[in-house]
Amino acid sequence: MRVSATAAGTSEEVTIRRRPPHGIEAQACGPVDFKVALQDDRAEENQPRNILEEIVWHKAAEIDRWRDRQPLGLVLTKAKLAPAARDFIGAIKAASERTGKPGLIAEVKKASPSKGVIQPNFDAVKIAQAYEAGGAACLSVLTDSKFFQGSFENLTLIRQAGVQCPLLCKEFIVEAYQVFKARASGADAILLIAAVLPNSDMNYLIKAAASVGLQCLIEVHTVAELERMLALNSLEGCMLGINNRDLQTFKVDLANTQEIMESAAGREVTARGIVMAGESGIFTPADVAVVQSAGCGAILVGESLVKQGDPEAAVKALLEL
Ligand SMILES: O=C(O)c1ccccc1NCC(=O)[C@H](O)[C@H](O)COP(=O)(O)O
Repeated sequence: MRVSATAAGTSEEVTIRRRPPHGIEAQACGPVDFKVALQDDRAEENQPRNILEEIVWHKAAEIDRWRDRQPLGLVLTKAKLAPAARDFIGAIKAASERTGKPGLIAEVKKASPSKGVIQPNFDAVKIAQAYEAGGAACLSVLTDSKFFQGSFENLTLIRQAGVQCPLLCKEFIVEAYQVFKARASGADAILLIAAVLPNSDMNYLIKAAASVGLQCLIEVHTVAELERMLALNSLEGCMLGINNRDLQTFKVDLANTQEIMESAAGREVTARGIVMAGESGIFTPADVAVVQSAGCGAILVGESLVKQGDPEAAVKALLEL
C-alpha cells in the first residue's frame, strides 16, 4: 500500500510514514526522555506498519537526544574539519575494472531485525581489516544501535585503524543532522532510502551530503521508486542500489534486482552510466553472477560474509579471487 508522505510540505508518495499520525510517543528534552500519551496509542494508524517504519519513528527521538548533547552547528563544524572524504563510487568502479566482478561493498553487521545476532564474536575493526585484505572495494558500517547493534563509533574506529577502503555510513537518515554526524565520524558516503524520503527531502539531503564532501547510495526496492529517483534534480555524486529484501515480510529475492533492471527505468540507469548495487541476500558466486548479468556494477553483502569465521577468505571465495 502506498500512502502520502506526512513530512511537511511534500506531496510525493513514499511508503514509509515519517511519524505516527497523532505524534510520537517517545520524546526527549535535555537529559530527560518522556512518553507522551497519543490520542489513541493503540489505534492501528499509530502503530508502525513494518520494521522500516518502526526504525524511522525511533530515529526521531534518538536525533532529539543527540541534538541536546551536541547542537547541529557543532556537528557541522566537526564534519567540515574531518579529513577529506574518499571517492566511494570511484573505488567501486576501479575494483570492478580490476577484477571483472561487481565492486564489493562489504557490510560490517553484527545483528539485524530479520536474523537477530549474526556474529556474536563481533570486532568491527578486525572485520573491516579482513574485508579490505580480502579485496572489498568499500565497506558499509551499520550505525544504528537499537536494531542492528551498530554505532557511529565503529565508523571512527575503523577509519582511525588505517583502513583505506571508503566507508558507507549505513544509517536510516531522515535529517541533515545524521549526514553531518556521518562525515564527522569518518564516513565517505551515506545511505538514503527512497521509501522513507520524499523528493524534496531527498534533494535536500543530497545537497547537504555534497556540502561536506559525501557521496550518496540511494536505495530503491521497486520500479516506481527507481523512476522517482531518476527524475530527481541531480544525481551527481550518487549511485543507486536495489534492495532485494522486502521489509514487510523480510523475504529476500534476487529476482527483484533482475526485474527492476529489466524495466525501462533499469535500462535508463545503464544508459546514463549510473553505478547500480544489488543489495541483500547475496551468498554465493552464482548470486554475484545473477546481479552482475542484471547490470549491477556493485554488490552490497553483509550476512554471508560476517557470519563466517574468516571474513577475508569469505570475500575471496565470494568474488572467486
Ligand atoms: O537486514 C535486515 O534485517 C534489515 C531489516 C530492516 C531494514 C534493513 C535491513 N537490512 C539493511 C540492509 O540493507 C542489509 O544489511 C544489506 O543489504 C546487507 O544484506 P545481507 O547481505 O542480506 O545481510
